[in-house]
Amino acid sequence: MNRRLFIVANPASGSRNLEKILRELVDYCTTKQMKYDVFLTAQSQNGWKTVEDYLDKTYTDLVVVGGDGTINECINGLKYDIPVSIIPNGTGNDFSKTLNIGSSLKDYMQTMETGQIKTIDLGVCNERKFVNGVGVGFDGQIVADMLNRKSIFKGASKYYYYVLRILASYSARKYTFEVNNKSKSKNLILLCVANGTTFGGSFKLTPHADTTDGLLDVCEVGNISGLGRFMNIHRLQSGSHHKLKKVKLYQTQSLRIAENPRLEAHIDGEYFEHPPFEFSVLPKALKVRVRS
Ligand SMILES: Nc1ncnc2c1ncn2[C@@H]1O[C@H](COP(=O)(O)OP(=O)(O)OP(=O)(O)O)[C@@H](O)[C@H]1O
Repeated sequence: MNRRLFIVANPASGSRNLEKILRELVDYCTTKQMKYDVFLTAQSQNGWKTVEDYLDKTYTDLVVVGGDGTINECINGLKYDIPVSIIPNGTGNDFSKTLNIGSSLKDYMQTMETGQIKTIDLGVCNERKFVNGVGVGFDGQIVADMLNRKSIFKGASKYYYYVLRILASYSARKYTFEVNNKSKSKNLILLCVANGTTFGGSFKLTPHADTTDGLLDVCEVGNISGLGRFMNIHRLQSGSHHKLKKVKLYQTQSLRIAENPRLEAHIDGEYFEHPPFEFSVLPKALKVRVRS
């Protein structure tokens, strides 16, 4: 079958040279006799509209060059059941850590061309789909702060700067929620609902998440002291934080968080305002190309 790729690239994501990546990508497509069209995103929500308005039945593949936010926008605009290939070029690239797509541009392009198709679940929060996850509380606050405050740092160090800024001082907040037919009310630092394993570039908040199990993984972090947070942050990076008494990991098909304007949130790393949030899962809803 003749391939025709719909390539969406975000010039604002990540720090690598997009022009160079696109040059290599179009050379690769030409050599492999795959047709392509390249669309550059222009601003917020533009990836979503671009895919929704211009991707028609003549395309066989969607290729996203960017970070998790760009992937999120593109899959929300996708109306056809075609495979998606990821060329990670974001800051954290968390979702691609869950997929087996290789670790270099050459690997990603080979996966795009010859990779097998894997069908994965998608999460849904208030009718917006997500590939990796939604963070409510501490990590939502980080994304909100990154939007609203200036920093001299760039890329990953910018994210860590904002984490360290409020790590000790962020106060636990009240979460009223319903999960697995139980109503709960708890003081937490964060609650993360995930399809993927990793957040913020290297924090394995939901280390056991599996994108094909038809379930969402939840991580609750209770009120750990400021010092305790510094002493245990390495556990989030190794995914061993479940050993802490104040941390709970579990799975669910749905979850509802009641209104609370004091809780900030992100969806796939993009700012997502405050609860109320209603979560569900769409099993086997997206085709992605992974290494054969
Ligand atoms: N031309 C553009 N100028 C400014 N912002 C853009 C442009 N195109 C897209 N955006 C915005 O970029 C954001 C998505 O960035 P993305 O998440 O892909 O990169 P990142 O934040 O560097 O990576 P990651 O989420 O993996 O850490 C979205 O908010 C989107 O609306």
